[in-house]
Amino acid sequence: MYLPSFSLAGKTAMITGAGRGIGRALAIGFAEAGADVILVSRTRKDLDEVAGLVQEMGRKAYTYAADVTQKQEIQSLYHSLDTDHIPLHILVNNAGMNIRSKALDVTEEEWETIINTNLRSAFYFSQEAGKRMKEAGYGRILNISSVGGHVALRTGVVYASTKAALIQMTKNLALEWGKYGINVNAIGPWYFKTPLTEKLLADEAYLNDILSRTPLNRVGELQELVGPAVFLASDAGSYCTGQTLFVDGGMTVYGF
Ligand SMILES: NC(=O)C1=CN([C@@H]2O[C@H](COP(=O)(O)OP(=O)(O)OC[C@H]3O[C@@H](n4cnc5c(N)ncnc54)[C@H](O)[C@@H]3O)[C@@H](O)[C@H]2O)C=CC1
Ligand SMILES: C[C@H](O)[C@@H]1OC(=O)[C@H](O)[C@@H]1O
Repeated sequence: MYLPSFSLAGKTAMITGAGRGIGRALAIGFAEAGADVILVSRTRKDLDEVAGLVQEMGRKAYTYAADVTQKQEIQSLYHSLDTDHIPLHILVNNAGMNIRSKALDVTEEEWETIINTNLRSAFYFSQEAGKRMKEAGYGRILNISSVGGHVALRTGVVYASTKAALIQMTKNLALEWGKYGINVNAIGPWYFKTPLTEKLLADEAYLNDILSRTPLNRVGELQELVGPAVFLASDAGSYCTGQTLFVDGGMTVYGF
């Protein structure tokens, strides 16, 4: 038989930024695939809403309100998992943000905020997950990068730099942790309608610019991102590591 399992049954997945947008879709989609989920975000109300939906499916949902830029909060979150004997099989580093400044205008505070939210947090979440996954001899880490980590976007150099760094971090952790049975991959989305992008996508001229560079001539639907993520997190993706899968409607191959 050649068709591997795409199921996440028996797995527990931690998703950062799970309160809304892509993280919320991944949390619900992973639960639909059979996983229990550990939901991390800043907003308790958002977390509880997602947890309720997951629990209605008969899956467990653990919620942790935390600021991913605070290393201490990351460490105490993992300590709580250990204390409560909650297993961790899959980590999705999804939390992210952008401040769309031109390079000449970037302030130190903007730099720190974007770097700490998008990159530093992903490293420290991965480091803590790696310790536990190494011990278990199994793990799947998925970093949510962006097409902006591969091609230049007009939405800011700092954000793009964090997304490019996530792609390289994916390769290095895959190299170091493959021997422990830990797969590390990244996904590079083009535009999907979420609170991060909805104002931009509501601008007709901006949307036309996006579509003019997108062979599929449309922005993505969130379930079109969940599918590739479940693939990489499941047995079906078990020989993929160090890779970045661009889920972009063809945008990154658009030359002219
Ligand atoms: N929406 C899109 O078109 C694209 C999004 N991405 C990436 O996907 C990821 C998710 O993006 P969206 O869902 O669109 O964004 P969003 O703004 O809709 O959601 C981001 C989530 O991260 C959480 N978050 C932000 N800062 C946090 C912090 N310091 N501590 C804890 N939680 C924090 C927010 O509370 C929210 O739940 C980001 O890494 C983003 O860069 C990449 C390419 C395209
Ligand atoms: C596609 C990018 O990751 C995304 O688009 C935006 O406008 C956000 O600020 C990000 O750059």
